[in-house]
Amino acid sequence: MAAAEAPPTVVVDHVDVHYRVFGTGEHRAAQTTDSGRRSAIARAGHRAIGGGQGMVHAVRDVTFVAHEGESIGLIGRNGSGKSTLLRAIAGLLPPTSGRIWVQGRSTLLGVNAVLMPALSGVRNIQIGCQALGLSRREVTERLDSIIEFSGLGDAVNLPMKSYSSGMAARLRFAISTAVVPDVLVVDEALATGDADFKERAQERIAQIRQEAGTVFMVSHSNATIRRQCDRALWMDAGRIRMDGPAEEVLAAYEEDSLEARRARWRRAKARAEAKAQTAATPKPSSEG
Ligand SMILES: Nc1ncnc2c1ncn2[C@@H]1O[C@H](COP(=O)(O)OP(=O)(O)OP(=O)(O)O)[C@@H](O)[C@H]1O
Repeated sequence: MAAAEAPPTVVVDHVDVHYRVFGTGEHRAAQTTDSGRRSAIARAGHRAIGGGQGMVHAVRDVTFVAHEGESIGLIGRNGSGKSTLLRAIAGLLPPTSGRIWVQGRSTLLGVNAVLMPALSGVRNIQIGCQALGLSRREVTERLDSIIEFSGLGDAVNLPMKSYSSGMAARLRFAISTAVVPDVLVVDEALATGDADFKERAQERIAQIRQEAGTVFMVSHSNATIRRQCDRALWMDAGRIRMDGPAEEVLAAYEEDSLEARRARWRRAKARAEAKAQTAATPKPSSEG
């Protein structure tokens, strides 16, 4: 069955997300540059609303439907709204307007796992899995395989506060994927952990896809998106600029990034040439 014919798992319907930020009056001044152009901060969707407060319009009128078995990569420049959209899909951030409908349970990798630094890895697995809805018996039955998947070995009996960030990431991943979620949301989490764990994590994601879940993934690595995703959404200043097969969207995004680099290079060259010309122009003599 083609993905688009599979049952829908996530419907995002004209969604906007704003953040309210608290700052100083400097924020208003930052809206335009000396040359009168809109500043980077304004382009990123920041708007002063007075009283030292501002609003960031992080996601703008986003609409799409995801289906069972799809693996969707979110790509785009820094601050384009990828993480915000994922957090909204995972139910951690309410949209300011529009609606998000999710079939079943969505899990944001690593965040839904309730981890307590003073407790051992084993206790955290027990508590985390119960928070995900497993019964005590189910946790006991799965404990060995979760520990085995985490690859922590004997360290699983040590308090979590003694773990490195990579070890904690392994534990979070092992807990949050112990129960196959209907919708798994991965935010660059695979960037943590060593090569061996990354490989195991990728296998696990592939397995979740086969078990008919839907995977959303944010990554700045185009190679990761190519390997893991069949569809991509390109976010640009809070909007979806392109939605389609991963390869096509990545090709367009890469071409755009290359063009942006070329434009930057042309501007830098023009500036350098103008500076050189000014330096070469003889100054008018003060004698007379
Ligand atoms: N907690 C927050 N409070 C206020 N503004 C926020 C918050 N989180 C994100 N933003 C703003 O929302 C916009 C979108 O940010 P978001 O993190 O969703 O982008 P992103 O595409 O995931 O960026 P990156 O690639 O750098 O991770 C940015 O302008 C950012 O400054």
